[in-house]
Amino acid sequence: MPPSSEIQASNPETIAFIGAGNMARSLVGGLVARDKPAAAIRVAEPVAELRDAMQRDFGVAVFVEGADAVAGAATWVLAVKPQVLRSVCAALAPLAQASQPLVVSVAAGITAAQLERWLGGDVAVVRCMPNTPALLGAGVTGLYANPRVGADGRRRAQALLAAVGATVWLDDEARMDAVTAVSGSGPAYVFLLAEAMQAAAIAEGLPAEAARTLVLQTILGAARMLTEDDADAGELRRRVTSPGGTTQAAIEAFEAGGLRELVADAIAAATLRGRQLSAAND
Ligand SMILES: NC(=O)C1=CN([C@@H]2O[C@H](COP(=O)(O)OP(=O)(O)OC[C@H]3O[C@@H](n4cnc5c(N)ncnc54)[C@H](O)[C@@H]3O)[C@@H](O)[C@H]2O)C=CC1
Ligand SMILES: O=C(O)[C@@H]1CCC=N1
Repeated sequence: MPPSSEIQASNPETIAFIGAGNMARSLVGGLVARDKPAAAIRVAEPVAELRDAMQRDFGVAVFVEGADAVAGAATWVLAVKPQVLRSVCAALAPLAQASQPLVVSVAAGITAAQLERWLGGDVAVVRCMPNTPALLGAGVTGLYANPRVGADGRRRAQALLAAVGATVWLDDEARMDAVTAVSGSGPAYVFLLAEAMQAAAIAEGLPAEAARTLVLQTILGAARMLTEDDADAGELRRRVTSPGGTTQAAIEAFEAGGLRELVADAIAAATLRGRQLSAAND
């Protein structure tokens, strides 16, 4: 890989990722699978195994230091934990001031104003919240642009996240914590449901492998119906539920157990946690 000193002006096509964890892998994997040239992706990661995996799996250039990864990149994707973001930004602030990149953050909770301040002020920031199905091109991302992001910055952020799934732009940044709680964390709720259904299937006497196939294919089929049928979720549920039948018995057990309230409480807790992450890491 070329030393950063050989790389001159920022290339609008080049994207630097800071962090090579779960989310960065999902985004980089999704981009490469959708024909983004690996040569246009540069990744910084302190953990050698993760760095090597990025290089091996996707063919992208990898670096230990963020400053080396961002050299020549017009778009920087901050994909580290909220807890380390402030120090990551502090290290990159002089380069951000010098090269005026578009900064795209995927960190939960951390606001565009915090990022701008940590990067030295006057920086174009798109705060976004993708989710891990991005790896399959089946993600969904909520995005918010600060006032410094122009039409070209929006287009670049849109192109980056649209390569890995659907996008939803928000005008009100305050709603980003709700996006995080619904779709950022959301895949984990479905995985929890899958775990619970598989355990229940095994408890009813089904072999583990059969339980797995039955549950996973049911979730896949239901998700396809939700997205491909014009009927809403309630109507699809009613179509499965024969009066006095098996589904009704199960739905009554869910309702009696307070499933709707539980889901609302869980999403409220995640939304609150997003706000807390902003304050705790300032
Ligand atoms: N995991 C998910 O489903 C989602 C995560 N996010 C957000 O993405 C961000 C990253 O989350 P994950 O990928 O799950 O975490 P992760 O822990 O898997 O990845 C973070 C990576 O950053 C690396 N890192 C730490 N300090 C660094 C530095 N100075 N320079 C470069 N890399 C550094 C770590 O070694 C680690 O590999 C978080 O802010 C999270 O809020 C957003 C949407 C979904
Ligand atoms: O759990 C988290 O904090 C991150 C943000 C959304 C998904 N994972």
